[in-house]
Amino acid sequence: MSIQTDQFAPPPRIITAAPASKQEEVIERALRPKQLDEYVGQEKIRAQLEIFITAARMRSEALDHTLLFGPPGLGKTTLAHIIAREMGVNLRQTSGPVLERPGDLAAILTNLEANDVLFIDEIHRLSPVVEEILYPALEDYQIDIMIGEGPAARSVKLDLQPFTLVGATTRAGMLTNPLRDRFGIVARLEFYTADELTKIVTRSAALLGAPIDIDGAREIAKRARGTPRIANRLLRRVRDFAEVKHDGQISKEVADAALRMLDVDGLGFDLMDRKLLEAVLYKFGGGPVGVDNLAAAIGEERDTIEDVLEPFLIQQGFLQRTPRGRIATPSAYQHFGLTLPTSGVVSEYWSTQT
Ligand SMILES: Nc1ncnc2c1ncn2[C@@H]1O[C@H](COP(=O)(O)OP(=O)(O)OP(=O)(O)O)[C@@H](O)[C@H]1O
Ligand SMILES: [Mg+2]
Repeated sequence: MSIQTDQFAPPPRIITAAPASKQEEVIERALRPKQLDEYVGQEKIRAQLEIFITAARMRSEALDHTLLFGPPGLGKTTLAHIIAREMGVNLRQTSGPVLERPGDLAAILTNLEANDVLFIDEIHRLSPVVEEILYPALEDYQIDIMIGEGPAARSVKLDLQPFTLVGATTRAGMLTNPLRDRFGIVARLEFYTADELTKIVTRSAALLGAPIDIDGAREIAKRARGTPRIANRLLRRVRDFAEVKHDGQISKEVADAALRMLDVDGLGFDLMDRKLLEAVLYKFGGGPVGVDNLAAAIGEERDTIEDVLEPFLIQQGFLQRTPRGRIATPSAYQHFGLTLPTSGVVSEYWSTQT
């Protein structure tokens, strides 16, 4: 294997959960668990799905329509594939922005076999005309399509095979109410614990043939922003480092040295996380600051802040959303070695919270 040293230069954002490239997608597929019992964590969702899937199979029915939502990289696509596999049916995959015209969706729907899974990624980005077609399909396994044009045009009802829609989104809030109401199963994916990510890293390392000990795996896990995609990505970079700079064995020390080089700190924050927190703390005096001001200050898209950066910082207790805007928590002050102000909005806010 030839390894170039410039592989060690951090990509713009190693910690981003969004898939980086086609090449990475191929690797991800290889690491993707295929069965429910290989899927680590998300205990509640797994337990529920196990029951619902078993029941549907016993009745030879399609599983209820299922909505999976949560930040990028937590395993929505993986879970959709697992659902189809456990149901013993085909999976047809598409995404909201790809379905431009009603006909695009109609073509897919009419080709589904009984109880198949239709997986629509980024379902919050479906166009309204396409969504319109979906309602009767979900409810009655029927679609209305228009045949002909002008005065001769007429609408024809087509029967569909029963099927399961699995929708995935990073933003459940952006779904229209009628669409959301048509999902019988709604699963919100949570960030993973360090223990769960340690299991995932250990499993992935075995699949990649990379020697790792438990402390090495834990070090990577702790710094992966609660996200399996990031854990797997960090593992691959650490493996490169271990092979070139050491004997290939990934220990705690090797992992730590590699992650430092990649600018991932002990909490898993990378440059963008720190930039965001620093902006709140230094430029906006701890907040409250609106998301648009924050986006302008750090040169990021508002969507990236809301979908990718903030959820983890909020979950970790470094940032809080208030009606007046984002506000830094005492933990954020502590992490940057600052003392909480004794007067002003931030101080008042936190004194009423404890
Ligand atoms: N529960 C899990 N156990 C083990 N590995 C997981 C788990 N969840 C996700 N992964 C790993 O993380 C990678 C990313 O997961 P996946 O592509 O399913 O995320 P996603 O939620 O669909 O992200 P996006 O919102 O960007 O589409 C997968 O390749 C898989 O290897
Ligand atoms: Mg996905």
